[in-house]
Amino acid sequence: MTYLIKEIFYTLQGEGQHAGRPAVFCRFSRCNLWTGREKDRHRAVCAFCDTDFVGTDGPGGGRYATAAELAAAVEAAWGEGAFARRFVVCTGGEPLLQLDAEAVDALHARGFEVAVETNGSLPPPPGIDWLCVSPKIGADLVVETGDELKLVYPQPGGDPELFEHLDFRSFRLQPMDGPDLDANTRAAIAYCKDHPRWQLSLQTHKYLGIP
Ligand SMILES: C[S@@+](CC[C@H](N)C(=O)[O-])C[C@H]1O[C@@H](n2cnc3c(N)ncnc32)[C@H](O)[C@@H]1O
Ligand SMILES: Nc1nc2[nH]cc(C(=O)O)c2c(=O)[nH]1
Ligand code: SF4
Ligand SMILES: [Mg+2]
Repeated sequence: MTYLIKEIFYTLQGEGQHAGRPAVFCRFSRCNLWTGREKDRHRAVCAFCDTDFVGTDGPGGGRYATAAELAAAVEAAWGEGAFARRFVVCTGGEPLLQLDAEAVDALHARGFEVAVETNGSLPPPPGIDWLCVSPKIGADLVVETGDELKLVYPQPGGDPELFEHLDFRSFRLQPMDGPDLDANTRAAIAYCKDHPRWQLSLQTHKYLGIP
């Protein structure tokens, strides 16, 4: 299996329950809900994406021929520090187009806990330690169980109540970034206060000015 990777970088997880935790981000190229090209955004299933996942030209990006080579690149990004608490977040793009059990095993073999950020429209491989699902209205949701359900809010047709029956340990609303971020943040705060099983997820890396 060859893996197309946009970029690999070391930072803090900015979002969700693990916000603040040091992590290597492994951003897979390509998504099944948008080409990633601006000219196609208006007709994409997911049209609010905040991420460039096209190609393999970022730092640490490239075409990795084996799971072992990919895991070695993730380890190199973590650096020489302590072995304990190694943490990798597989994101994209849509990582589940490419992430397979072999890659998860290779990351485990190098001591990493493996987290995944997915749109939930594709089945995950076994072995993932932390599965964060962020459903997109208009896409099939096939992943109905996981650790964190992180709904970008608001989405037309995406009332949070639609997701409350699913099997997740934590339910989060993440304000949609874009021209209406301030209003969306206010609305998410109000919704959480009225529906306390939902917690706010902020994209703290954007406030901190880190990747
Ligand atoms: C870029 S996506 C990549 C992973 C996967 N394709 C997904 O959608 O979950 C990473 C996270 O950013 C969220 N996200 C994308 N665009 C956003 C935006 N404009 N505002 C807030 N969150 C956004 C996604 O919902 C997801 O939780
Ligand atoms: N710091 C940081 N945290 C993140 N959490 C999820 C991200 C993503 O793009 O998937 C992301 C990201 O791009 N940067
Ligand atoms: S599903 Fe994820 S990567 Fe794909 S366009 Fe939407 S937010 Fe971006
Ligand atoms: Mg991001």
